[in-house]
Amino acid sequence: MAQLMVHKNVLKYFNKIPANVQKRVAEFIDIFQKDPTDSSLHLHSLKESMADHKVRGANLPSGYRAIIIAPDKGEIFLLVHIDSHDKAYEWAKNKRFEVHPKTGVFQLFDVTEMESMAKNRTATPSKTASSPKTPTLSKTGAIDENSYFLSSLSHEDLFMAGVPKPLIPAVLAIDSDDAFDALIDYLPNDCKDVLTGIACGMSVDEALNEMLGLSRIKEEDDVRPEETGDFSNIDHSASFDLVLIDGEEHLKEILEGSLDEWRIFLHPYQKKMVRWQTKGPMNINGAAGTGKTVVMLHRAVHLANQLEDPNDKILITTFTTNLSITLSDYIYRMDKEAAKKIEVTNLHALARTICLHSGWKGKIGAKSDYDAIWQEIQRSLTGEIPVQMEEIIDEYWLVVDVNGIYCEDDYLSAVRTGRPRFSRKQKKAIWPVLKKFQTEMKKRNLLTFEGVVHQARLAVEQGNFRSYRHVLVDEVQDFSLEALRLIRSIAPVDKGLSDPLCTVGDGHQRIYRSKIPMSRAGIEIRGRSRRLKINYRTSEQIRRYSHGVLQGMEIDDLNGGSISITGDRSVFKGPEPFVEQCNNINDECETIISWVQILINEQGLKDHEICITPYKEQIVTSLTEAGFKIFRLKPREIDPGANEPGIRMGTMQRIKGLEFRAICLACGDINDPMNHMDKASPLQKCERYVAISRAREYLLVVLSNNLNV
Ligand SMILES: Nc1ncnc2c1ncn2[C@@H]1O[C@H](COP(=O)(O)OP(=O)(O)OP(=O)(O)O)[C@@H](O)[C@H]1O
Repeated sequence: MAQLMVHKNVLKYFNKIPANVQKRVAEFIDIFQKDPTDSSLHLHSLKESMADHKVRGANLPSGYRAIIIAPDKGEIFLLVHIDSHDKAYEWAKNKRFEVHPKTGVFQLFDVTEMESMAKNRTATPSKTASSPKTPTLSKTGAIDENSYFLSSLSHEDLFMAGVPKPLIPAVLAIDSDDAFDALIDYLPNDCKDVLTGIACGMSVDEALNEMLGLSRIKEEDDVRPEETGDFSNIDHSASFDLVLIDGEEHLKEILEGSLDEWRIFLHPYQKKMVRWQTKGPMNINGAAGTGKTVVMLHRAVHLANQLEDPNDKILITTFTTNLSITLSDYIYRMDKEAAKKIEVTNLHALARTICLHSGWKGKIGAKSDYDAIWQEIQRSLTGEIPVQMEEIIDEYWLVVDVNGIYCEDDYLSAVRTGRPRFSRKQKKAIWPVLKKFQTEMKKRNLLTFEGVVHQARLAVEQGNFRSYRHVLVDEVQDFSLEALRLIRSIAPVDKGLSDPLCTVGDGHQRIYRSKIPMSRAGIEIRGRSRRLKINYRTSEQIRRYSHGVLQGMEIDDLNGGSISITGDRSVFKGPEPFVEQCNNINDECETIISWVQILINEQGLKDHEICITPYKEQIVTSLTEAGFKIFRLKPREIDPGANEPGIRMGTMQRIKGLEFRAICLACGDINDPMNHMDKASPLQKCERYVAISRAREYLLVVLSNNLNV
C-alpha cells in the first residue's frame, strides 16, 4: 500500500501558509494514505518542466500547489514542498530528489545552483580565495603543498562518500577552504558531514563511519538501493529529513507544530545509537549540544516499547535534579505508554529511595554537622600529624568520600588525581583521622551524599532492591566512583541480557568532580563507545569559541582515553561571539543593556530567550531600571519558558541542561576567575564551557579591562 513521507521543509513553513490551505493539506495527506489514485488529489505529472521526472504537482486551494515525488520503484511517495503555484514550481524546477546508491540516504539538491555557485567563485575570486591551501597527502604519501584536499580524491571516492554523481564536478572544482565553506551549504546534509570529516583528515571510510555511522561493508539490515529512484526502503534508510506519517493523530501533532524537531528528525548517527543493540554496557559521548540526551530519550522509549515482561522497568538517571525533572516531562510527552515503564530520577533521589527501602533510618548530614565533627576530631588529636588539618578535610571529601573508601588498604591504593603528593608514610599517618570522621558520622546516624550512594550499592548487591531491565544514565561525567558502582549494580550487566546499560556524557562538561574511568567501577565500554559530532544547539561560531576556552586541556573519553574533536561541526552558522572589555561595573551594565536592547528591538528575541550568567545584583537593578523584566532561575525549578516573561538570571551551574538563544557571560568583576583564563582551574574552564555552550545564536562575553583572558 502506498505511503507518504513528509519532508522537514513542509513542516518548517506550514504555519506560514493560509489556514484553508493548511486544512486541505491535512485532508490531502489523509486521502493519499487511503488511496493515492483518488481523483480528488489532482496529482499530475510535470515531466517537461522539471529536472527530475519524479516530480508531481497537486492542486490545493487559493492557487497553492504541493510538490510530491513519485518513486520509480517502491510505494513510498514524498511530500516535499508547498507554496503558491509559481513559487512551488520554480522551487522544484532544478531540484533532484534521489536516494544515493552507495549510502542509501535520501538527498535533495539543486545541480544548477551548485554549478553556478562554483562558476561564480572561479570567475570572481574573492579576497580570501587565495588563502593558503590546506596541504594534503598525495597518493605516494608525500605532502603536496599545492593541492586542495578534494583534488586528491577521485570521482569514485566522492561517489563512495555519498556525493550525488551530478554534483561531483562542482565538488572537485573546490580549491580552497573559503570555497569549501561557501559551497558546502549547497550540498545535501550527509555530504556536508562526510566532506567535513575528510577535510579534517579522515579517509572516506572513516568519515562515513564517524560522521554518519555508515560502513561500506553492507550489513544484514542494509537497505541501500540500486538506483536513485528506488524508494522501497527509504523509511528505513539513514535519511535526515523525512518522516513517515503514522496515523491521523501523528499527522495532526506534526502539522500543528506541537512536536519539537528532535522528536521527528534524527541524524543518521543518532538513529543508529537509538537502535544499537549491545551485549554489554555502551557509552555515547559528544560535545555539548550534539544531541546525546535526545538519543538517550529516544533509546529509552525504543527499549520500553520492546519490553516483553510486563514487570520489567527501565531506569533513567542523571546527576542533577533539574535535568531529571525535564527528562521525565519529555518522556511523558514522547510516549505516554512507554512512560509507564520508565522511571526517571536523579542519582541522589535514587540512592535515598534504595536506602529507605532497605530499612535505613539515618539522616544526610549538613555542613554544620560535618564542621562540628571535624572540630571535635581536631581537639582530640594527641600525636603529631604530618599534614595540615585543612588538607586532611579536603582529602576526605575529594578522595575518600567520592571513591567510597572505607579501609586503609583501599585508601593506600586509591587514585588521587589532582591532589598534592602524599608519601605512603603520610597516608598511613592520616588514615586514622579520616576513619575517625566515618566512625563519628556513624555514631550520629549520619551519612554524606556519597555515603548514601555507598549504602544504596550495598543494599542492591545484597539483593535488597530490584534491578532494572535497562538502565540509562545522563551526565555520567559527573558521577563519582561509588555512583558508577551503584549504577553498575542496579543494571543487569552480569545477567547476559542485551542493552543492560547506556551511559551518556561529555568530559568537557565535568563540573562536579575529577576524571574516573568507567572501567574502575567494572563498567566495560571498550569497543562499545561512540561519539556524536554534529552540534544541533550552537552556531558554528559559538561552538568554536567554546572549544577555545578549553584550550590546553586534554578532554577524556570517560574511560581513561582522550577524545578528538576532529570533524565536529554545527548544523548552522551565526554571528561571531562579541567580547567586550569593561572598566567597571557601570560600564558592564551599560554594555549588557545595549546588547539586550539590540537583541529584543532589532533581532526580535523575546526576553525569556536571553540569559545572563553569572549575575550580580547591580546587573539586575540596571536592567530593571532600564525597563526590562527579570526572571531568576532557581534550583530544582523548571524554567517556565515562554509562559513566564523575563530575562533569565542564573548561576552557571543552574543553567546546565538549559539553552537560550542568547547568553551573556558576565565576568566583568576583576575578582571573577573567568577573567584570568590562563590561571583558571580545569573546573572553572569547564564551567565556562558549559555556560557558553548553552547559547544557540548570540554570545556576549563581558570582561574586566586590561586583563589577560
Ligand atoms: N536530530 C535533531 N534535530 C533537531 N534538533 C536536535 C536534534 N538533536 C538534538 N537537537 C537539539 O539540540 C539541542 C541539544 O540536544 P541535547 O540536549 O540532546 O544535546 P546534549 O549533547 O545532551 O547537550 P549537553 O551535553 O550540552 O547537555 C537541543 O535543543 C535539541 O533539541
